[in-house]
Amino acid sequence: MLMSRTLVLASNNAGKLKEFSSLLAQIDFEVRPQGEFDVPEAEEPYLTFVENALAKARHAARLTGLPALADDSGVCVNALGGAPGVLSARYAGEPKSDAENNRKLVAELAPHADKSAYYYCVLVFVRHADDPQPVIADGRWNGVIIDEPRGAGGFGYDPYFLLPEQGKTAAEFSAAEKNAISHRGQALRALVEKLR
Ligand SMILES: O=c1nc[nH]c2c1ncn2[C@H]1C[C@H](O)[C@@H](COP(=O)(O)OP(=O)(O)OP(=O)(O)O)O1
Ligand SMILES: [Mg+2]
Repeated sequence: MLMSRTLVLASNNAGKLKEFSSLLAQIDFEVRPQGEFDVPEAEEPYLTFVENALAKARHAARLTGLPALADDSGVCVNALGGAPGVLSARYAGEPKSDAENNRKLVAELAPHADKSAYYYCVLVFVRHADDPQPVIADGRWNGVIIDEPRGAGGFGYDPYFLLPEQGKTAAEFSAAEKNAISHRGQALRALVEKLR
């Protein structure tokens, strides 16, 4: 089957869209965010990243008639049993707020000595809404949560996510540095390999 060469990016998150715009320069699709097609946010009711990402990709593909790529991601904190995990975007409730989420994360973690955490990202690509063979890739990035923010780059939990080896938070990396090692960068490179 001849595929359309336009791909809809099934996300409304400006931070993700920015990272994808440079990461996706290497693939052979014209990439357009779902906002351009007035696709409203999909429900994300599931317990796993992969189910939520699949739901988002299908939703965008169904409403646009185009192949779609979705990202479901979050921060998983070991001392909190993996929380906030799939609930990362809504950790402090609705409406979603990075500032409130970060405040809650620091407060929940205060009594714990183990500050280790990781970012996790699942990407799902569907050729069409009913694609029986979605292409799935993931990535993981280990760090520790700190209680004072550092840096102005990135988005979400980045100012509180410290990479001990580099001695910087994710918000202190340049966009290119972050993409080179992040959960999202890893997942996208793996996905591109699978699409070849
Ligand atoms: O590299 C990252 N740097 C900082 N924070 C991050 C990162 N990657 C995921 N995160 C956080 C942001 C949000 O709290 C949650 C994603 O939630 P998630 O549902 O996948 O995305 P979302 O609702 O913001 O946008 P959308 O669903 O339209 O893609 O994890
Ligand atoms: Mg979401």
